[in-house]
Amino acid sequence: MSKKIAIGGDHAGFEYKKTMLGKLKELGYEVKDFGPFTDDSVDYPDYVHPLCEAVEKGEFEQGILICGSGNGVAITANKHQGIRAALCWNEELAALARQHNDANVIALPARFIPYNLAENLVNTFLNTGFEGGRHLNRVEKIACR
Ligand SMILES: O=C(CO)[C@H](O)[C@H](O)[C@H](O)COP(=O)(O)O
Repeated sequence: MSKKIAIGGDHAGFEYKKTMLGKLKELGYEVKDFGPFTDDSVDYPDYVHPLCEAVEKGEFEQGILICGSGNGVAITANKHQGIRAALCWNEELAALARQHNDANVIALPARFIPYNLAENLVNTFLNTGFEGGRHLNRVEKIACR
């Protein structure tokens, strides 16, 4: 069964999201695009919240959020108790987000990294496992008391 992935963001990430969607489907992932569906200026929370709710429910294993700096989508996503969103701009960060933080959403800064790097970060993120052990103790303490 192919891994189910949710992808979304805002207008600043629209072009990267469009290209990445096609690539992920080519790779055999089951992908749902939470929008936006044009590059018209939008408010990223309108797209981040529905995606994160679906990931929290377990409808998707992981999420990809793309905006201009990555900050807006990451800040919004991390308002969700069941979401651990990591802003990544190099491959080591994308790997560590999975290995140490068990991140289930990657946030990408479309205006600060080239598309090919963004694609590589997603590939790393989707194909790196959580190390558990000492990291599990920490991750379990993240949820607000
Ligand atoms: O939240 C952000 C900034 O940290 C995102 O990068 C948005 O994409 C950005 O704010 C959009 O800016 P714009 O001038 O409205 O295109």
